[in-house]
Amino acid sequence: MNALFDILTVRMDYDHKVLVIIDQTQLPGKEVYLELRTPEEIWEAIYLLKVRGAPAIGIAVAYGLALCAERIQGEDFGTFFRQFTMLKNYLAGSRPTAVNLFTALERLEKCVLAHRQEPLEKIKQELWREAEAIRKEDAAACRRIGEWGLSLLQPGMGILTHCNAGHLAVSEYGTALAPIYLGQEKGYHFIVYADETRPLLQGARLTAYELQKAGVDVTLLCDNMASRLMAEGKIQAVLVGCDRVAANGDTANKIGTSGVAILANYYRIPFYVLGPTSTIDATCPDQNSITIEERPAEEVTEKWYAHRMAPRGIKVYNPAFDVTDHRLITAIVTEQGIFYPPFDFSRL
Ligand SMILES: CSC[C@@H](O)[C@@H](O)C(=O)COP(=O)(O)O
Repeated sequence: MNALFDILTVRMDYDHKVLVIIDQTQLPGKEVYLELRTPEEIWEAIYLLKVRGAPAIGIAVAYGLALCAERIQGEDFGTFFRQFTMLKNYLAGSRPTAVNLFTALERLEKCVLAHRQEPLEKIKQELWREAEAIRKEDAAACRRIGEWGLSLLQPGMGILTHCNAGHLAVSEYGTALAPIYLGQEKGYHFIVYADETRPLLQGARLTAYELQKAGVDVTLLCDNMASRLMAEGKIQAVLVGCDRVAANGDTANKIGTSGVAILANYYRIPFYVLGPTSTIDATCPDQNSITIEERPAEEVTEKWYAHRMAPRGIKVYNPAFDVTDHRLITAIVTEQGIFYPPFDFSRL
């Protein structure tokens, strides 16, 4: 078993009734676990990317809402449901783009409504069950994504990835990195390149860290070096994760992903998006309906750096995600299989 998987991205400590996450903002320097108890702590951990990556956000918010709901006082369902809805809406405001956050919250709400005739204690138990189910489904989905993804790859391939869609973004295998970990178990010897992923450096801090820790051959590059790498013939496939896939296949993922897709298209390199079906939003027809998160200017001008990197008062453009047009995507790999164009997820 891969030693990397001893690190638990998100877990529920039932004995002490705390949500435990590894603080991803302190990686790779320090492996620090945080215990979260209150709605404010959970909201802040998601907003500040202490826990991040679409599936991991979904799991954290599901455990978080079950945890906060357990403490709701009162005897009648109406009072419970009002407070539950307030908590749910509060947590939903932490980040707007990854659909997993919203589907997890909606699953918990449906669970409450399905058990509304039962005692509140029973409803609270059911919420824990639902949150646990979300985590287990994610772990199983990632393994299947890895198997499907690996079927597209050959031993020794050069693979480029952007952002972090690995173990730290989900449970166990990851999405985009799942075929790499599975391939490693089977002796595929992939040569992996990780974009550093400005401005928050998920590639440098997280992907490079986790692949190196797992013993994968990984090389770090700045985002603006990908074209050179492709021109040198070093990349045979691009694997990326996703935060929200629209019904027509348009895919929101970390800022910079669409640029990589455009480059891959130019160099005729297959560009694969890998994610669980929980990241597909059948209600969202295309990219025009995806909300793109805008983040603080300081992430560009000073975060992670010892010195400020730009003049004070400079105007900053800092969208956290972009959308890759479906026409640039070779295939979308889910736990249900590999989907090729033309994509139509409207009935998924
Ligand atoms: C399996 S995670 C897929 C995506 O969530 C990932 O690629 C990504 O864009 C994460 O963005 P982040 O802002 O770090 O949460």
